[in-house]
Amino acid sequence: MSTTEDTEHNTNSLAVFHHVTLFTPYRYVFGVSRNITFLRRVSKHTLTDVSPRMESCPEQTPLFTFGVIADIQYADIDDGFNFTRTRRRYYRSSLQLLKNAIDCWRESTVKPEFILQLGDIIDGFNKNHDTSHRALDTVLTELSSGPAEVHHVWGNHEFYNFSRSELLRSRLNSTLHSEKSVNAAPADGEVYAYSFSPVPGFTFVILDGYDVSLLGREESSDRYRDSLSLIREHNDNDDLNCPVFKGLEERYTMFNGGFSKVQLDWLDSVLSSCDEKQDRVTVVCHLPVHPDSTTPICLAWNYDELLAVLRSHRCVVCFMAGHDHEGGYHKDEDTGTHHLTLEGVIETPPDSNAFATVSVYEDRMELRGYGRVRDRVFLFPWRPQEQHDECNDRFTD
Ligand SMILES: Nc1ncnc2c1ncn2[C@@H]1O[C@H](COP(=O)(O)OP(=O)(O)O)[C@@H](O)[C@H]1O
Repeated sequence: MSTTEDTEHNTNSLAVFHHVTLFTPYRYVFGVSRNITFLRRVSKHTLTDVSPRMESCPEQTPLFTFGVIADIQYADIDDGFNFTRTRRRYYRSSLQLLKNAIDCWRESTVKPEFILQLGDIIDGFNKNHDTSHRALDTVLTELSSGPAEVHHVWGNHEFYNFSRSELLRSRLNSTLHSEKSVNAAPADGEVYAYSFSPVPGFTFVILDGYDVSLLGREESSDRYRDSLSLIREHNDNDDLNCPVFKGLEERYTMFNGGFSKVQLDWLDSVLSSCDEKQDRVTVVCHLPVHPDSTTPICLAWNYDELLAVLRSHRCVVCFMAGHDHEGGYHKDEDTGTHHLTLEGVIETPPDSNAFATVSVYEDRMELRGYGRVRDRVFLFPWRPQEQHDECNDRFTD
């Protein structure tokens, strides 16, 4: 990046700016406005100090905010490790980290409209200890003390603890408990997918990444049989939790799954209607679907089919997932859609945190990360009919 004043570059972005501190008496403000990126020199003394990680339009009031947290995997057991013993898992202290998140959301000036819980709320070890219900109660009691309703996503650990029919009847089925009106996917395959609109102009879609899977499907069912033949085409190990180490083929393990045609068609129709309404859509799932937002071992089986649906609708601004505890991010170069994989609570040391608050504006979402989750700005992909907001105007020469 050049450091001359008002250097211009073309971009497709709408409005964001960053402060770049160099070893000079000046601070450089890097701005993007009306598709032009520029760099402006400002005296360090004329700027009020801002967080080094969250810098755009701090005085603007968001339209709404929401909280997000992933892979809590609570169990009342001692610390352990992931399968390859490369990362520590803090089963017991994950509850305290959840409490930290709830406290933060409760005390925030702008109360979140809702919380997204991205799946794996309790760990599969609870099943071995016969503590699944107790652990779930503990975590849900904590969540219910928060300031907003929770939208639950299902991950592989939900199926280690409960059957699909139990889950459908449980408090983890947010379609039964949401105060907001939800549009549920067709129930013929017992798919857990729905959309809701917390604020006019914005839609959130919760997807079922284990719709096609060996987890949560009766061995006698067609869905199980089809899932087994699919995974067997790609994975010849006796233990289907063990991947074949061939690039993206690694995703064909038993702890992953995918999306049925019924679910893909339903998503396509929801997104078509959002295109018409010019809604901004955030799609949410336990499993990541962009290969550059995660490691291959965590990708959804038919991530490519899901990506094709997302890419065919201009309304999609963001995709959020958990599952990969190390987290990840990628902006789809074809569409500008942001693919976020949130760092998991379970692999976060007790003296840190792993959650985020997202503030939504007309032209962007700002994710404020806590602990090992970093701040990010998700500009909405450019649309010709956009009106420029105050934030843009302040950066127009
Ligand atoms: N490379 C592997 N080989 C064999 N089994 C594995 C492998 N990785 C994970 N597993 C098993 O798959 C299951 C899910 O793995 P886990 O790491 O608990 O998932 P998550 O990342 O969702 O917490 C566990 O039973 C684990 O032992």
